[in-house]
Amino acid sequence: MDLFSSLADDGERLLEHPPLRRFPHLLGDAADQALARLDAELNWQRPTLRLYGRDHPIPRRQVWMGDAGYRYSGQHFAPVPWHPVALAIRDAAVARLNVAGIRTRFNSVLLNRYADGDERMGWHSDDEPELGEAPLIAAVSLGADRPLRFRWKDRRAPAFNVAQPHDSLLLMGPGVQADLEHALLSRRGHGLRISLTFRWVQRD
Ligand SMILES: O=C(O)CCC(=O)C(=O)O
Ligand SMILES: [Fe+2]
Repeated sequence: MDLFSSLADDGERLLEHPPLRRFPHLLGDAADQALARLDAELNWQRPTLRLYGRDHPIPRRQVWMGDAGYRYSGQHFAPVPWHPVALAIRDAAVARLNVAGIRTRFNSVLLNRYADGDERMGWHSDDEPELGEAPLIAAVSLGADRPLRFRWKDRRAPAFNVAQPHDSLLLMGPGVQADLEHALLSRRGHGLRISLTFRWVQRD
């Protein structure tokens, strides 16, 4: 196996412990159509979160999809059924991770739609109890390349950006949610971006 293909198969190792890896070109020619169809065919919502007694519409739109409900900032989100495009992306992500020796499965996805560079997601870890002890989350990016910013909870090292090009998959492996927070900060001048963060939600 030549060096280039082995690098491509294993993804780019951004962090070793905890594992953070990026895999380019997940869907290939199908990526542009996947973006257009998800944008057009989903019923995008902008829920309001109550913080310190005030209502704030979230600065993006989202859809919670899959087989299990989810709690986020104290609210319960019932899932909508799998859309065929999201299902195809899930299967492509699982297959790609499998090739890299990472066996996993996902029963849920949070889709986030950022209309422009002003829309964003604040600092958080995806560490809700129903995601289990050490969740593995796969984030697929379509559209504008908006970096995901990471910071260590104990500030052991400087914060850093991870570029998320169109049609890339970012694997946040076990320990990433425990040790780091991430955010999608606003960036003027960027166009439409949709991300799909695949998870396994444990049901009681
Ligand atoms: O859109 C992104 O890249 C980040 C999404 C995210 O952090 C999440 O869905 O939990
Ligand atoms: Fe997240």
